[in-house]
Amino acid sequence: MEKTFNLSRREDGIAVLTMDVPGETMNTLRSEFGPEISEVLAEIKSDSSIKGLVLISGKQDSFVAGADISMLDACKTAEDAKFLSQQGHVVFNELENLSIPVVAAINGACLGGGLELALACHKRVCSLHPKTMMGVPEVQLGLLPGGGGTQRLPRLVGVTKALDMMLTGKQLRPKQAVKLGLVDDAVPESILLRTAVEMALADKRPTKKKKQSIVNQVLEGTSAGRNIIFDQATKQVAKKTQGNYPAPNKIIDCVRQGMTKGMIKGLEVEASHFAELVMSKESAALRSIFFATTEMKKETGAGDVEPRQVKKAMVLGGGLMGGGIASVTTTKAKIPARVKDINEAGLSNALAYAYKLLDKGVKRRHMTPAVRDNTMALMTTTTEYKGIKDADIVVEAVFEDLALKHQMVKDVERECGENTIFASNTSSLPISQIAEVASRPENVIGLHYFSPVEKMPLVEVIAHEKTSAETIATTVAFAKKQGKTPIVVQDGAGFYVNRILALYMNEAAQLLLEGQSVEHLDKALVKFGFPVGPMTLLDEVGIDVGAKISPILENELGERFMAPAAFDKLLADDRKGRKNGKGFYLYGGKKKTKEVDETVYSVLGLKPGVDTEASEVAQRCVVQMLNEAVRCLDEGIIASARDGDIGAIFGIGFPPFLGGPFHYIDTLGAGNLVKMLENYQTRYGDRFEPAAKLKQMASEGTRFFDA
Ligand SMILES: C[C@H](O)CC(=O)SCCNC(=O)CCNC(=O)[C@H](O)C(C)(C)COP(=O)(O)OP(=O)(O)OC[C@H]1O[C@@H](n2cnc3c(N)ncnc32)[C@H](O)[C@@H]1OP(=O)(O)O
Repeated sequence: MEKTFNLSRREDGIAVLTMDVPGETMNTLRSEFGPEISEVLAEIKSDSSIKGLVLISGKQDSFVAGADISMLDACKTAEDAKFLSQQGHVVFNELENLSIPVVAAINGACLGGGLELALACHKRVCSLHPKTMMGVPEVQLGLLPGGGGTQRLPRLVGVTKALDMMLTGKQLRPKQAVKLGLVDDAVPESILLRTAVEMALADKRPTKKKKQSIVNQVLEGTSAGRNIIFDQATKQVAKKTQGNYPAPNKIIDCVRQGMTKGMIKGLEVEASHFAELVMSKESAALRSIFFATTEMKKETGAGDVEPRQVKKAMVLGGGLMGGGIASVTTTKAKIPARVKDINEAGLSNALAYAYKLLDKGVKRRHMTPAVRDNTMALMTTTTEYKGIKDADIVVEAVFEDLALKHQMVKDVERECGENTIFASNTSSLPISQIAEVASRPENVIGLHYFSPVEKMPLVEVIAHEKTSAETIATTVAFAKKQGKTPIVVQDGAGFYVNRILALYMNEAAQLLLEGQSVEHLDKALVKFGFPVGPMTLLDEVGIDVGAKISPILENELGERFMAPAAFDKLLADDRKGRKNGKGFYLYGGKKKTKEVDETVYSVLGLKPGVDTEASEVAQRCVVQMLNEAVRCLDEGIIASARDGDIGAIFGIGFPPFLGGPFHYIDTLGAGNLVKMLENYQTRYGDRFEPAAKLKQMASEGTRFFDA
């Protein structure tokens, strides 16, 4: 079998150990490498001519991407998982205890177990390659660093910074890693190996710990001080995870036990907690998201049709969405974008939006002002259709007015090229209606972003029946360059995400009208696992936007989408939400915490205070979303349950630890969900009528995914 590790000896006595997993684009750590690694370490120990060791990757631009996640998925029992962690401990301890200096030379992704491998080396040097990132993202998989990271990281960079890295899964760029003391140096890739060899020859071990502030020395140097750190971290975790994610508290416990009872005890605790987490349903759900998004990275959205290259884009409308779309086009995709608006205000908004994003990079010192300014130059503005003949794609992001969008379709067909794609950012109008005036309907498509555009990873690519496969593939590729995760959905009012969201929001509105308070509703859904509650979301999206979409959905999809009439009183009272400072919450106040605008109850003629059990409140809203998601799959609006899960998680923050609506239905059981819906249908009306496909699955006892 081809070897993964190759040891080569140099004249100067330094041996270079190259890791290169055969047939893989990325190096990952697998249990099967154990015997090979032990053999190599034995050879090194027995060869007195070897004065030092450099560990390097044979991959072009990645070091080690962590333990092989599919290997973790294959664990059948906690014992299986514990063995993996303990095996890693043995190998890394052996590496760390070599009598010769060991230096890791890092180029590209060095994540999870990959960083833990590097931490077991005596020194680390990384390249300045843009793909060189170091971090322990295990927490994003519902796991913890199980290769000694919970013990070595705090001892290298300090407890506070180690906890920050492990609890957020953040990835550090080279200069940040040097500053933190995670690596000893960061050098151009061309001299990475040479620098590592020189480090090994110099052999001034161990790495000097970075000087800590007096406060940190006291906090970290005493058990009382460390307990303050652990208690604060535990409080922050509780607030952020609402108790829905077990990994963070186990990470804190590993560090706490390791720092008080020593590394050996710490590693024991780490292996046990790691094993429990690998077998947890939360980690299984989060790993399924990793596999889904990795699989989607390779899909064109239109089979094997090759996308056309987008060398220039145009954005119509420089407002909140248009500004965001133009900004991710220039700052992420690095594609020139020409923004057209009817007035200078819109244009300056788009420019300011991009500048703000770029300047954050300059302030965080991972971008130079020159790079910021060169990137800004990619965005040009105009109030007329000038300089766009060569635009490969035009994205319109103006308000939801069909006549205006029709006019833009005609303008673009007149002013641009034959193959120029007209992509509409509409959030509700069927694309077929927008395309009905097009002389080249095959070039018309929906490209629906979510606000804030630079933060929300999802875009819906909406094909109407005449959209060409090439248009789909080109639009999907364009969105990926913007750093988006696109799902291709079929044309229909509200497409997928807004459609399932609308019923969830309507149910929240019903609950409000039944006397639940605004804050109780929001707290209930945040506790369930959503990033924000429905009333906060309505304020953010805009109450007026919601009111505009509901009748379209009701008209096209049926009366279950009818929004509660009382909500018209909000618009009559000019309550649009955050955008005009009047909604369910007060805005512009001095207080940091948001306060409910109590006058909203009198506008709606309500007396709040019913506040039933939070889980019941959440369940009523969530089952509406689940039921409609099943209808969308049944009608072919989404191509698969996988896309439905990713769409809901990346589009509206459906709780990732539940794996998405379809994974969650499998967890609940279709039969149980039907019973819940039928119970609500009896109590609250036909809007809870279970979807036909759901009833069929309940009777057949089937699931969306293999168990
Ligand atoms: C004991 C330890 O503490 C436990 C762990 O280490 S758990 C794992 C921790 N590591 C991670 O979470 C990193 C996961 N990987 C990533 O985030 C990204 O792959 C990356 C940032 C490394 C690279 O991203 P990108 O350049 O877009 O490449 P991407 O398409 O994602 O990956 C390329 C290939 O590597 C695979 N891969 C990457 N990381 C992997 C991992 N940890 N396990 C298994 N496969 C992995 C991908 O599945 C993909 O496979 P393919 O060749 O069949 O398509």
